[in-house]
Amino acid sequence: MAVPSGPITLMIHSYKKIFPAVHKELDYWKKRANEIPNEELRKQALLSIKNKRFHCEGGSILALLAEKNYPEVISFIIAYQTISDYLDNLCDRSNSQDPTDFRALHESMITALTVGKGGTNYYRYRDDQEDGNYLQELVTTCQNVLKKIKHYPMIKEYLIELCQYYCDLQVHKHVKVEERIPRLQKWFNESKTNLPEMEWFEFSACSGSTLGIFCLVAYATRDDFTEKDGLAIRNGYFPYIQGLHILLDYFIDQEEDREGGDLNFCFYYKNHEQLYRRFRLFLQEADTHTKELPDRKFHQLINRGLLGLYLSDGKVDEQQSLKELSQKLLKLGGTKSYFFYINAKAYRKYQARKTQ
Ligand SMILES: CC(C)=CCC/C(C)=C/CC/C(C)=C/CC/C(C)=C/CC/C(C)=C/CC/C(C)=C/CC/C(C)=C/COP(=O)(O)OP(=O)(O)O
Repeated sequence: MAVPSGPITLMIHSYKKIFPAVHKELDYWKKRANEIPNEELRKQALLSIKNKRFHCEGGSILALLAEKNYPEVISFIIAYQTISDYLDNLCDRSNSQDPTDFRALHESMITALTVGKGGTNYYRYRDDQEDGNYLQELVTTCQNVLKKIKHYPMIKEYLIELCQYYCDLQVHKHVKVEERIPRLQKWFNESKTNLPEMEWFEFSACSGSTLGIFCLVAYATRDDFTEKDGLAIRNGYFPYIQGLHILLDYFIDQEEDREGGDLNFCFYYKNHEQLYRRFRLFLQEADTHTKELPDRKFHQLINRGLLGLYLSDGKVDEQQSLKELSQKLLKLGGTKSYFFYINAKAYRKYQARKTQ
């Protein structure tokens, strides 16, 4: 099976091969979540699977890069994304807003990427603890896939680096409201020597995506993978593809976050014009940075797919002030983004009917 280079093949593979495998894995994790003894942990685990299903579906499209090895990569992606979504819920709903607790919970993500590293009590700084081994089983599932991957040693360093950015973000953005921005700015100032010109809130967005990790894992299963590819993938996905991804995630959440008093990285652009120019630059740079990557066309489809997928979310239609800008952003991705936009709308409608 070759890596798709056009939107139609990518859609066919996604619907026929990827999504059925994703749904099977999610059914398993839902069953495990239902067995969690602690009521609050069970509730958050089930809610994350129910509400963030598209994270797993979308992320698993990158498993196509593994060619024939896509099933094991899907197991990894679902387990890793499920950890990330579950912990995000636990941090969002935490009363303590304690950075030490958030750090301890996120040790599970570093452990999931470190073959041979033993587990610990990730819940040690909170009252709710009894999860019936749910989180550790997710961690072990990731490790078991990585253990069998031929070129894991070549990607390990990049996996940990990207995961560390993600964990730091999750700690800083969930602490007490008044500490969030100073912490995020300090973290950015400490990290910016290795970054292209950007603002603190853009760096935060670049850190919040799991796509670089999924891409590295998928490629590392292939016999033709090299050291050079590893570096090209790291630099290709971080910062720009990941930044484009999470800026879009925040773009569509603006009203919800304003109402909830939540942090949103799109609030810090001076106006719509500046936001538009920066999104355009992120897309251009995301495309430029696919130059060194194998299967360049596939990665450019991902960039266009992200625009189509996020901007087709019903939340956009509910925000009158964003509609015009959203159509302008969609245009940046051309006909391919529009194709994904229509498809994602149809898919959501179909899913909603099925669950009625
Ligand atoms: C996927 C789908 C339904 C597709 C239907 C149509 C289709 C097949 C289109 C194909 C087009 C294409 C190639 C699309 C790209 C898909 C892709 C790569 C999607 C990415 C999915 C993904 C991995 C999402 C995870 C995002 C993530 C890591 C979020 C957490 C980060 C973060 C900091 C979030 C903000 O926090 P919060 O506000 O609490 O989070 P929520 O907004 O999610 O609640």
